[in-house]
Order: sequence, then C-alpha cells, then structure tokens
Amino acid sequence: MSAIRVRGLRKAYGGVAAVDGVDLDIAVGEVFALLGPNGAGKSTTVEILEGHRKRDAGEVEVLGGDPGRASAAWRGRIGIVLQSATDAAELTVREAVRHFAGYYPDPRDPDEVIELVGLTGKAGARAGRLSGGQRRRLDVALGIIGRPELVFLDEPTTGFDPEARRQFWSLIRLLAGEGTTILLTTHYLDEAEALADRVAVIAGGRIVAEGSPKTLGGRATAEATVRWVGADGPQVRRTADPQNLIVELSRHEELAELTVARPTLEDVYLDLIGERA
Ligand SMILES: Nc1ncnc2c1ncn2[C@@H]1O[C@H](COP(=O)(O)OP(=O)(O)OP(=O)(O)O)[C@@H](O)[C@H]1O
Repeated sequence: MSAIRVRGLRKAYGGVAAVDGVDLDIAVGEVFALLGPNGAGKSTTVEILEGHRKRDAGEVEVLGGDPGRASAAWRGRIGIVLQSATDAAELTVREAVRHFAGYYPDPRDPDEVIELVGLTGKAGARAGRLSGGQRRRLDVALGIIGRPELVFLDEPTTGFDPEARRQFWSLIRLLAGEGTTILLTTHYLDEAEALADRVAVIAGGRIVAEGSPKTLGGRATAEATVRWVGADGPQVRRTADPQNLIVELSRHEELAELTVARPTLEDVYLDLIGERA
C-alpha cells in the first residue's frame, strides 16, 4: 500500500519551474530519502506533500488524502519537521513538547520524546537559549510527539554534532521499526545510506535516479577498484569481476593491503548530478 503517491507534480515560481513533473511512490513503512543539490526542488516537493504549499499540476495522494484539501484528522496523522527552527523561544523544552502533545489524540510521553532526542539535560531550558543543534533536536521532538504514521523530515540533522546524528539515526530506526513511514531530505549521503530503504535523486525539479542506496545509478554492478601492494609496489586495477582478479593475482604473489572498493553513494550521486549540469 502506498503512503505517498505522486504523478506529474509541477510547481513554478514566477514562471520558473521548481518541480517539473515528479512521480513518487512511497510504501507504508518505508524510509525514503530525497537527495539533490541546493535549489533542486526537494523542499518544494515536501511542502506540497505536507499541504503547506499549493501545486500547479499533478496528482498527489498522502495517506489516502489530497494534502491540498487536508482535514484536521489527516494532519493529526502526520509529523512535520520543517527546515526553519521552532518559534517557541519563551517556552522551555518540556513546556513546548507538552504543549504540542496536547494537539494530538494519542501523543507519546513528552519526557520519553525529550529523552529520545537527547534533550533530557535541557528539558528546563528555554527554547530560545538552545544551541542550533539542540533547537533542531527540539524540532524533531515536536515532529514525532503526535505518534505520526508518516513523518516528513526536511534536512533533519543540519547542525547536529556527530554524536547527535548517530542518536538521531537510532531514533529513525526506532520509528521505522514501529512501522512509521519516513520521508527525509538530506545533503548527507552517509545518512541516506544508513537510513533509507530507497532514495531518489532530484535535480532541476526532476527525478534523475531512484533505487536502493546500494544499487542507485548502477552502483552494485559498477567496476570495482582493486588495490594492493605487490612485489613491485602499490598497484591499482579496475574490474567488473574483482573476485576472479584476486584469485588470479594471488597465484603469483602475496597481495598485501588488499582492498576492493565499489563507487560510493557520493561518487554515484555526483555523477548523476554532473550529468544534469
Ligand atoms: N517561495 C519561493 N518563491 C520563489 N522561488 C522559490 C520559492 N521557494 C523556492 N523557490 C525556488 O525554487 C527552486 C527549488 O527550491 P527548493 O527550496 O524546493 O529546493 P531544495 O532542493 O529544497 O534546496 P535546498 O537543498 O537548498 O534546501 C529554487 O530555485 C528556489 O529558488
């Protein structure tokens, strides 16, 4: 079953296309990452799916409804973490989370959510006094407090320190394990690789590639780079069949410091984006 189904989505600003014919299918329970350079159309797409922006054309179905005509009940099933930071500066973290919990019929426990985003030590601090990364964690807390079926996360870990990012990844895995559908945008390819079942790359308002992080853009079948240090010093070979090459080479010499590398997700991503430039 689809949580999100999009066909021919279009949106232009002042005659300039920002989203130019996007199709998307995201299954219930899937973690889906939308990747793409600045200005590619990620936020515009996500904001249309959230019901925060009007589309010019196309069919959009999110949890069985049209976000352009969203009811309060529909909104209650969705969690949103926007790119812009929370405007709850005068409230403490605990007050803000409790306040937002009151909007939903079956919220999570506020203290549990504060713990999940790693803000327990700051629960009594005013939101306006938090650091950038801490405020972002509060945004995430407010996005999940309502126990949403579907969560939109627009660049959720921007400004997070490495430990906070790992903690956030655990949180996403926990939500995914509970069956929550997650659509996130990110510029961190390691994040997409760690979290997403599927990714789509958007450039110039169009989807240019889609697949699992392992297979995107032919990644799984691309030539491997084999490196080793032999009798004549460091060696490099590219091959589609590294196993055979290694068996063959090892008949003749010892392969010290042997490594086999396929293109990284970042390599594939940059190629895909480069093709559009
Ligand atoms: N409110 C707006 N008015 C006019 N143009 C806009 C508006 N919002 C976005 N755009 C333009 O639409 C295009 C897509 O923007 P969008 O914010 O969707 O990109 P993005 O992929 O989310 O980028 P980023 O990675 O920088 O967040 C850009 O060229 C942007 O300048």
